[in-house]
Amino acid sequence: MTATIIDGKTIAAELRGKVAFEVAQLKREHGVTPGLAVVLVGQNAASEVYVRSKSKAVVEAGMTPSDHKLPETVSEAELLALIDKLNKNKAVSGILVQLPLPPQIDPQKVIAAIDPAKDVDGFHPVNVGRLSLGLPALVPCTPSGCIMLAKMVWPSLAGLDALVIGRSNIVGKPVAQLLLAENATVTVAHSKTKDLPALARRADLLIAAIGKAELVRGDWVKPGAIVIDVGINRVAGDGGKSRIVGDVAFDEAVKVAGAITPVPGGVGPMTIACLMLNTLRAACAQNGVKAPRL
Ligand SMILES: Nc1nc2c(c(=O)[nH]1)N[C@@H](CN(C=O)c1ccc(C(=O)N[C@@H](CCC(=O)O)C(=O)O)cc1)CN2
Repeated sequence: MTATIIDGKTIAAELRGKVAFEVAQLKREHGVTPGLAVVLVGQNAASEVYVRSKSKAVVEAGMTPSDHKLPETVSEAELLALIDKLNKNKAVSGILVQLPLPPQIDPQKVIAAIDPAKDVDGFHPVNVGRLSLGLPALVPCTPSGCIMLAKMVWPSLAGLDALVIGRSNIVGKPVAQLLLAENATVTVAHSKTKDLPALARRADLLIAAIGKAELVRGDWVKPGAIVIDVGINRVAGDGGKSRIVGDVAFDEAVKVAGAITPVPGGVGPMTIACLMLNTLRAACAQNGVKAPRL
């Protein structure tokens, strides 16, 4: 038996279409156009690709883009001054600072400077705290995407044994909070976890977000489990070219799992679709409009 492949590209395109529909309605009925400010510092090649995709998605959703490219050498004070300006700009509903940042800049200081109501990445301590308290919050995009994809194949996650491999602030910790909110039984594993393969074999839902190419092997996967692969690892391919693989050995796991996300084309596209959704939600909240349930 081979697993159902969860097509994140198609699911993300559908979500972006729904967001665009709601943006048009928001404009028509309330005269509000959501705006997203995307800030890129330096010339990290992958970040440049992601930022371009985000700006394209903003335009396609009918929102107003505002792109800010700062040199690699920009000071922390200059970046904080830009954020202050964007916080005060009423046309800007959401602010996103692309990570990673160069070493002279403290990312936590930058994230904390963003108005929590405009923090469409959901990284601000206020949003992190609200998520962990089970209160309405702007929720990080990749974790939201993981939950949406899992629920596509298994609509109720209640009671499932879920294993999250990785404890990053961007994915591991928030996805664990979201799984708790879905009433899953959650284990968070990391580099110091003992006998990870044995833990993985117990998981009905396995979310791999550790950034290690093909760490999770086929014989770690419980037969029929849902496997969500967040990893994006560039490895050497044929003919001197590189290729992208996930944190899961897909060719092995697909023979055992019940459902699995591919890399590329799984969780990655959901990150940008959920960013559009967060920007719409932020614009609604800032204008006293009830946000649509999408
Ligand atoms: N401020 C933020 N910075 C970063 C985030 C984030 O959510 N907020 N996440 C990642 C990068 N990221 C978005 O910014 C991102 C990563 C991957 C994809 C994606 O669609 N990946 C494709 C493959 C792309 C490729 O070929 O390289 C896929 O998986 O199909 C979108 C967004 C770090 N920084």
